[in-house]
Amino acid sequence: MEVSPSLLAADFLNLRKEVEMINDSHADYLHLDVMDGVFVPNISFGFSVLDAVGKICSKPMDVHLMIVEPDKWVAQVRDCGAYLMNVHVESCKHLHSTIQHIHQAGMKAGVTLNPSTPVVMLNDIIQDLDLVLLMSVNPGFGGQPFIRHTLEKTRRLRRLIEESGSHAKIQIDGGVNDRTGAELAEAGADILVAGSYVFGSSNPHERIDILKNL
Ligand SMILES: O=C(CO)[C@@H](O)[C@H](O)COP(=O)(O)O
Repeated sequence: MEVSPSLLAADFLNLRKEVEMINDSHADYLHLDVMDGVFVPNISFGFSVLDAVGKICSKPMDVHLMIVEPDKWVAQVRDCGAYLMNVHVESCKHLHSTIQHIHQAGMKAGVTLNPSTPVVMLNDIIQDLDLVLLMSVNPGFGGQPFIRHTLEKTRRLRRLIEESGSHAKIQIDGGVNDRTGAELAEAGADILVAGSYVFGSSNPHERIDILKNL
């Protein structure tokens, strides 16, 4: 299993220490949640924080944009050093074109589905994607309970990927811990995003290793 700790749950007063802790861990990526207060009912951080983190982060940065009109910001995300740019299907009027822009900018492209958005929305784009993120909580806040129908949704997405021959990885975000992570591994997830389970622990490296071994 691959693991992408979510910086949203980090101690923002000690951001350098938190990023260095992830650099020294077995995590595969660092997950960064950008929220605009319009697409989701919260504001997190923007490009100045992404840029600062990008200067010291040795893990590939997986940037999840919970914003309206993400297409406007492709170059800025790339310039912060992102490895992957992830946009919501619900916020893109021309999803195919946005995915093309992300690839032209030299990044991997991911698409996120909110809990109520069906997997079938991806039928005609799945072969162009490097990653699909299924939200297992309503986006906006860390620390929420895992929405259980994500397990069936993960199985459905795994079937779509296999049937279409897509190389997209399945990433799950929200309420991930050792128990939900084990169920998600069985359902076909490739990457687990974990915020409070990792950063809320006195031994975050151990928590990352637990998830990695699932
Ligand atoms: O994108 C989000 C929330 O919108 C997530 O990345 C959370 O940050 C995950 O937090 P936990 O549920 O793992 O605490």
